[in-house]
Amino acid sequence: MTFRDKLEQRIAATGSNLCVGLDIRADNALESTKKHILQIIEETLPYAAAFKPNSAYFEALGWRGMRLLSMILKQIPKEIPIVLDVKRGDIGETQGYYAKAAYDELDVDAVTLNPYMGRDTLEPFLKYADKGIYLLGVTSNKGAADIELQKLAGGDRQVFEIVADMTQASPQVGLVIGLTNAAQEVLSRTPDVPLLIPGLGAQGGDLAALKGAGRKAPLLVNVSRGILYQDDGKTYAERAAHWDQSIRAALA
Ligand SMILES: O=c1ccn([C@@H]2O[C@H](COP(=O)(O)O)[C@@H](O)[C@H]2O)c(=O)[nH]1
Repeated sequence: MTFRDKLEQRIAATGSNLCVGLDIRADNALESTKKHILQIIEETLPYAAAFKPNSAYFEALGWRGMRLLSMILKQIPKEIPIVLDVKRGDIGETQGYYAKAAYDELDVDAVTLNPYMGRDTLEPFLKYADKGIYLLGVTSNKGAADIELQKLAGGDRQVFEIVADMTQASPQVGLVIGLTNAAQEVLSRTPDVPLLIPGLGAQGGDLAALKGAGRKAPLLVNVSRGILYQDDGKTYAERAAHWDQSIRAALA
């Protein structure tokens, strides 16, 4: 089954478009960290269309962190897609090894990639035809304005639209569009492209940006700190339910 089929099936089964970000801020107490992440997964999985661990939080713990990542990924039920946020971008030879790490070793369903070095850098990942890719399109940070949203010389096209064109390589290729920068026009220019939308919760993105953005392709809205780290006395399940409901209301 392709990534896109798996994601569409999960969204249809749950009615949820929430992607639960597994960005754990851990010390070296890896046994308690493992229990903590497994609790988050168990509590939030009824609301999760997908899970998205960001590799940085595990790499920061050294080889034990990578082992931890591998162990927790195995505990996620097979019907829930896993997007590994790694934002890789290098020459093809090296990308082949990044692809092997993500798809053969960690067995994730999709990854995020940095498209800045061009189309050939996607090829090693595209060889895994059933797996998914999200290219950085318009990211959620202020610096999106520095390059991604710049106008191309002699026209109205913006730099991220070159990246959007690269998604034509396969239906498994989507875009990262930050909610904080997700203007209606950006969304309406990419109706057939799967989107991964970070920026809700801690980054203050407004779900109103998704209103009326008619989409044919699956959409995921990620929340990490807004579920894992909130001083509100609520459980992970309650926070995930809240974001799930908010996203449904915005997309209705
Ligand atoms: O444009 C982007 C691309 C990726 N991210 C990642 O998403 C999560 C967001 O975490 P929050 O705690 O919900 O802010 C994190 O892993 C980022 O590295 C992004 O925020 N923006």
